[in-house]
Amino acid sequence: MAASGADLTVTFVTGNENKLREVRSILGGDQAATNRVQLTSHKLDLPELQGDPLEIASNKARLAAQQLKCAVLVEDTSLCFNALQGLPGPYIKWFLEKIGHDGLNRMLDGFDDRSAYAQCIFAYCDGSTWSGEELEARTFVGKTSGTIVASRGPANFGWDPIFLPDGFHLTYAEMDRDVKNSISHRYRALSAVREFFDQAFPIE
Ligand SMILES: O=c1nc[nH]c2c1ncn2[C@H]1C[C@H](O)[C@@H](COP(=O)(O)OP(=O)(O)OP(=O)(O)O)O1
Ligand SMILES: [Mg+2]
Repeated sequence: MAASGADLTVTFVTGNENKLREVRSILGGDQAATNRVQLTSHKLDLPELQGDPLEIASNKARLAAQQLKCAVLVEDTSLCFNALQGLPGPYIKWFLEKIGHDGLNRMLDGFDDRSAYAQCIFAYCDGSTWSGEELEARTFVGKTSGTIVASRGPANFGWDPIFLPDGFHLTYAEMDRDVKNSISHRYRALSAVREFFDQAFPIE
């Protein structure tokens, strides 16, 4: 483990500025108060192997840890349509780029069920002493259920305008950032990350 000194620096590796902003805001300034982890960030668009979302996130973490040779946190986000047995899932980025919000809505037009869930999987991997062996990655899952609707609100972050979380009248894009950050898939996964950090790297 890299936690020999007073603090442990964990590098959040992502190519997505919006994710970084939300992670910083959710973990907030009081993160140091519950554990010794100091979060820093590194911008890198990692290759993502196809497969099960847990495997995609774990592999992303292993790759980042090997490349940067430090303790890393990565995350992979899926948007899963229940009518399509969870697809587009981890491939949502490419669907969004090619067919946009309207196209994603039209994919569900032949179905009665427009329900969906957003899933965020963080993966932690320590590459600080890596010398070629297979690295272990720990994963943390967060899910928020909702419905796919016609685009509403500012198109600042991905599919936020078409995701209406259950129990709300506003899409992720329409609601205050603080509200999204208190119910989101990312918030839920980060709660589990924080619990792990509290246990593994407690304040002495
Ligand atoms: O809360 C969110 N609200 C709306 N859209 C979101 C959210 N979170 C991720 N997204 C988008 C970004 C990307 O189009 C896809 C996930 O793909 P994903 O590979 O996880 O993200 P990415 O490639 O942008 O960044 P990274 O460098 O961390 O892999 O869904
Ligand atoms: Mg990605």
